[in-house]
Amino acid sequence: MLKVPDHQVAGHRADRGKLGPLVDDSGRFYKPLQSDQRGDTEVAFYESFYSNTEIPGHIRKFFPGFHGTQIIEASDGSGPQPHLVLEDLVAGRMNPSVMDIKIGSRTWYPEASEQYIQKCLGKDRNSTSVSLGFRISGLKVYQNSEAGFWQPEKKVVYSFNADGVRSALRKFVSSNLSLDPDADPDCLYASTVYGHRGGILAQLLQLKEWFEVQTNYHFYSCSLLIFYDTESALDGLADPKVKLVDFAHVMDGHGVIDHNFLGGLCSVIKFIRDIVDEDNKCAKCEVNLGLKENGFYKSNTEIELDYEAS
Ligand SMILES: O=P(O)(O)O[C@@H]1[C@@H](OP(=O)(O)O)[C@H](OP(=O)(O)O)[C@H](O)[C@H](OP(=O)(O)O)[C@H]1OP(=O)(O)O
Ligand SMILES: Nc1ncnc2c1ncn2[C@@H]1O[C@H](COP(=O)(O)OP(=O)(O)O)[C@@H](O)[C@H]1O
Repeated sequence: MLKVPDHQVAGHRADRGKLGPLVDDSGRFYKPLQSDQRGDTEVAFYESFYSNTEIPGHIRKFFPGFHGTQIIEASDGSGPQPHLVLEDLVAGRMNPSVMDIKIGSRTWYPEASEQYIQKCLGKDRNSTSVSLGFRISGLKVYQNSEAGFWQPEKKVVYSFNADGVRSALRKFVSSNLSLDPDADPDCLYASTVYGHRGGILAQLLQLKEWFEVQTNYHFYSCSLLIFYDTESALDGLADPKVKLVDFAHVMDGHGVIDHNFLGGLCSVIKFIRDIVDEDNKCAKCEVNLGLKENGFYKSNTEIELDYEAS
């Protein structure tokens, strides 16, 4: 049974009779092949990528699995249409927190039409793409069963400046947004999600190593999708992941580093590293104050016993 994805945070959506992706319950994500060469470019990228024996296994895991194309009933009622059949990256996750970060200070590719370049340039200048080398395209952050998700409106996300981006990246790993979304984010999950061994920061650094050497592809207008299981975050089972999505504008790299993507990626890494460093500093203070031991908060009784013993 095909349905509109529950956790899509950006891009074209299949609701209200529009054309957009669909998912099934076997873990597949069906993205309609877009017009103007975009669909063909994306299929060509997946075919090239998965047949390229030079791509190391630890890099393949950053990309959705690809199962070819299939003609299925389109979401807009236009009848059977070709779709890319991809791995549904968030399948099996109950209430994931998800963020889409479009990488690159430039989202247009050199061969694009003047009209398309102007459209992209406008969006790049009016967002943080030009100033930071990336922009947040959409996000949702799970809070709890009562409050559900905190998901700012599209126009709010598009208006983020550097401070807005910093704050959104902190909110993405916070648990206190349902009380007051404007309150100082508590960054409760920063260490498990961003800083933990194998967490978001470590995965981004692994991806960066590949972008420092790969010259096969230039990824224009491509996004990092980062997500984790909020409900399991306090048990250390957040299973945070970094993936890449949207290859409708991937071009041949002609033996040249993709500096547009690499620069944006480094910039995202810097923002996240700052949050991790700040969190580590706070954790050290808590240990020094005797509030934490082995990474866990002590109970009030333990703190009282420590106090009596001192
Ligand atoms: O149609 P729009 O103006 O919403 O633009 C789409 C973008 O939406 P946004 O910039 O968020 O408003 C959309 O951006 P997001 O994925 O939402 O970040 C894509 O850039 C899309 O282009 P393509 O499908 O990758 O070729 C863009 O689609 P095209 O304009 O290229 O069809
Ligand atoms: N393979 C996937 N699995 C799960 N969600 C996905 C997948 N690919 C994309 N998405 C979701 O759809 C959104 C838009 O995807 P994208 O490929 O950028 O579409 P568009 O070309 O319409 O912009 C992403 O932000 C993400 O939330």
